Amino acid sequence: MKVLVTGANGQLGKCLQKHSEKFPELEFLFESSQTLNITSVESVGNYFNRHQPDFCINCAAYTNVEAAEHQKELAFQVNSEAVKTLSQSCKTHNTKLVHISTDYVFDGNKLSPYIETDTTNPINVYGGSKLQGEVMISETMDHFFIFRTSWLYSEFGHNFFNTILKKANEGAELNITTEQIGTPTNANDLALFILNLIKENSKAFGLYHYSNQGEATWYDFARLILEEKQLEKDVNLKATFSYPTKAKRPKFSVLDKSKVEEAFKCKVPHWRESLVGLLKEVNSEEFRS
Ligand SMILES: NC(=O)C1=CN([C@@H]2O[C@H](COP(=O)(O)OP(=O)(O)OC[C@H]3O[C@@H](n4cnc5c(N)ncnc54)[C@H](OP(=O)(O)O)[C@@H]3O)[C@@H](O)[C@H]2O)C=CC1
Ligand SMILES: Cc1cn([C@H]2C[C@H](O)[C@@H](COP(=O)(O)OP(=O)(O)O[C@H]3O[C@@H](C)C(=O)[C@@H](O)[C@H]3O)O2)c(=O)[nH]c1=O
Repeated sequence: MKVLVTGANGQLGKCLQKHSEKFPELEFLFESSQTLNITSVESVGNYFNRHQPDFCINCAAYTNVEAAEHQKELAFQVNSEAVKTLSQSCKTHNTKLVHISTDYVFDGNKLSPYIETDTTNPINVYGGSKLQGEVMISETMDHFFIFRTSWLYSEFGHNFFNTILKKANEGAELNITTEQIGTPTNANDLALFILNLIKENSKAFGLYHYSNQGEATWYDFARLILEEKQLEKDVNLKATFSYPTKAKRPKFSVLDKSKVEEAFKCKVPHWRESLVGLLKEVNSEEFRS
């Protein structure tokens, strides 16, 4: 089976590249923003005509939540218009689409985990553009999987986990917000889950929530990183209720995973276990190098 990965040099794309070696039965086409710009209708059309992939995992996205507030057009171009283009090519070539969306499609006013049928109401531009991308897919095609995830982190790229480690190593004081409750999600878990569903050639199409289990504030997340790295005594970590930002963020965005666990007969890992596992892996890599 031929699997196209767009945005392959981003965080999730790199996790997919890392784990792809465990799936020798799949043939991968990893394309970065340089080799396949999904906003170019012509490039996407030509690419699909030439390669005819069986699956397309769309990891390409505009993900800068703060900058999206003043780059609305660009955010919608990448997260919505280009997703429509991809869906149309997928439909034409009978390619199954795996697309990633976000907890930021919700306004955060709920007090219990969000299920897939809960009303969406994005409160920032990024969330609005991602919701519009979901709509483009469901209006265009049937053979799609949309996974809404949250607070992705990994050893790759720019994310909260790497920011905390970097700031801690610089000995910076850390003021971290307790205003949001959500779930940090190890992008390696999501990557492995997606690769397994492709290997199984799953036909359980639809919209799902996939984040790690449990809930946390960004402060809880930072604290566990520092504790596990035994840096908590060296770094001045302070909880702050309000950390001023341009974009509004949902105060509560925990996702309910019942649907995904039932449909794919899988057990989603808890965020704490997954974080501890990744830190052990990263530490042993550091030790080897
Ligand atoms: N990060 C998170 O916390 C969360 C992410 N998500 C979703 O998960 C998905 C993966 O996110 P993540 O890997 O973290 O994001 P990244 O920002 O790490 O990666 C996105 C990638 O998309 C590429 N890209 C941007 N524009 C285009 C374009 N026009 N054509 C092709 N590629 C493009 C970027 O390339 P370049 O850098 O060269 O522009 C980058 O490599 C996204 O859909 C995101 O919305 C959902 C919830 C949480
Ligand atoms: C760097 C930093 C951030 N914060 C706050 C700001 C914000 O409320 C929260 C997280 O900040 P970040 O900028 O890392 O994360 P943010 O851009 O909000 O992350 C989001 O990205 C998109 C792509 C998603 O889809 C979401 O699921 C979510 O992961 O932590 C602090 O409190 N202290 C700090 O030192």
